[in-house]
Amino acid sequence: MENPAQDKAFPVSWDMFHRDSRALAWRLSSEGEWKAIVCITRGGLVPAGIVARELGIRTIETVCIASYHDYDSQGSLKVIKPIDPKVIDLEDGEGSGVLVIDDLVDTGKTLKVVREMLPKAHYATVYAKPVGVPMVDTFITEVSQDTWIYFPWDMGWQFQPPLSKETAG
Ligand SMILES: O=P(O)(O)OC[C@H]1O[C@H](OP(=O)(O)OP(=O)(O)O)[C@H](O)[C@@H]1O
Ligand SMILES: O=c1[nH]c(=O)c2nc[nH]c2[nH]1
Ligand SMILES: [Mg+2]
Repeated sequence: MENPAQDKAFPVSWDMFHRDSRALAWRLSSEGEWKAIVCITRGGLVPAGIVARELGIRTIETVCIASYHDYDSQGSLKVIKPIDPKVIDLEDGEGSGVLVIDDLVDTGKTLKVVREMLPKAHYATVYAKPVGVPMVDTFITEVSQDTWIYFPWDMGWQFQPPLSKETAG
């Protein structure tokens, strides 16, 4: 949910998201041999699909987390579905060789919860805000903390009034 303290807007189109997710895949391709992807639902589902396609990864797992919002700011986090032990146990039981993907890191609270499950995994997001940067290993674009990122799956077409007060039409 939009936060009133994040009054700048960073709208992202499908094309832009696809291009940025491919850029993330490109960067990750030289950072390791990935055995599996764990995507953080729901926002991580879309970039995880794009990265999996680019890198030829076919083992894709979810960790399902819901945040409860209080007055438009992030409240407590609840793990609705944990990571399958088969994925955790792929190598050392701590996530080596596993790529964890989300659409963005903001405060870093979501990644912190998942890092406790897979401390040695590699954490990647498409976008990052400064407070969350220490929690992520690879990201593509940084936006300021007072910016709200608008993802294409949350948006729809709408009439835009002109900048001048003149009535359009
Ligand atoms: O760094 P943080 O402050 O934890 O915020 C980042 C998280 O917030 C959003 O998910 P959200 O909980 O809104 O759920 P969704 O992915 O289901 O939309 C986003 O997709 C990240 O997962
Ligand atoms: O769509 C979103 N945009 C954001 O900037 C954000 N920050 C936390 N959660 C978010 N969700
Ligand atoms: Mg999310």
